[in-house]
Amino acid sequence: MSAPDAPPGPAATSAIRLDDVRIAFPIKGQSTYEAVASTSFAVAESEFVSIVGPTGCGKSTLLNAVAGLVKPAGGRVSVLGRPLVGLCREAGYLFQQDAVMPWKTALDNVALGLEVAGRPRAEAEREARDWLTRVGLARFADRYPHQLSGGQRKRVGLAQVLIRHPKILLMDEPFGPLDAQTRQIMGTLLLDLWAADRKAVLFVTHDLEEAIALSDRVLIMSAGPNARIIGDHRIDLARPRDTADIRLDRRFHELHRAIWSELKAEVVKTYGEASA
Ligand SMILES: Nc1ncnc2c1ncn2[C@@H]1O[C@H](COP(=O)(O)OP(=O)(O)OP(=O)(O)O)[C@@H](O)[C@H]1O
Repeated sequence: MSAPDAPPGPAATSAIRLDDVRIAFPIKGQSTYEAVASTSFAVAESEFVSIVGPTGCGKSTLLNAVAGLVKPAGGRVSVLGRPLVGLCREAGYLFQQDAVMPWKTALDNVALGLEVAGRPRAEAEREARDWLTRVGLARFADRYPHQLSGGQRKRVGLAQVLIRHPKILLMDEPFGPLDAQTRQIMGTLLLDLWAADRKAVLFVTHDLEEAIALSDRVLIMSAGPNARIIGDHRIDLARPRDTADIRLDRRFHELHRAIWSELKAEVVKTYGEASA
């Protein structure tokens, strides 16, 4: 494990970089809630980094700071070597909730991003069909979201994000609502698509196995308040990976044991506080 202190390398080589970022929320009738203490880390270009931590520790808050949705109380967020100002326009987001529009077909949902950006309808439709094929939904182009399964809607969501070729991907429990088997299938699909051009990914999950199966590095967050990164583990499993098969690998188990031994103490703290 490497020490989780200052981010490595100059800002220009990092896709995402946080320097001493602190995040606090005003609470009505109280002093502020210090959610995240001074935190520094970097995600290199082409790197897939996950953040794991106990529930409520601040994983989404950190991701939202990179997205520009939460303004840090201190420190600096940089994206592709430039300090972040306002919303992060270079990012594609995938959240737990579906972002599909219920009144549009799968094809129209995927084409929408290009149409809004001013691309002619015929061109947007052609690319959308191509992306639906890549996510395994070629035959479902004319279905509305309520006619799709949860996993299929997630595939539409992935196509919606990737068709715009964002420079970085920010994902917050994107496969959260799916059953375990579908999550693994979606994880493998994500890795296959990611391998084509390896964008930097910051992926938030409470599922340590998912984090190890997908990532190049797994960061561990401590329990809040004043949460911080307390572990930074390199995942030296070979790629390409099948996110189901990789779980049978001996090295996967070694990594799981090492990371869980650090994470467990934080999870126990959180449950201890909740039941106190
Ligand atoms: N807008 C807000 N105002 C006040 N407190 C907030 C706000 N957003 C988040 N928090 C608090 O900050 C802490 C971190 O929340 P966050 O959603 O980032 O946790 P998380 O690690 O993503 O949790 P989970 O795994 O359960 O989704 C929590 O204690 C939460 O109550």
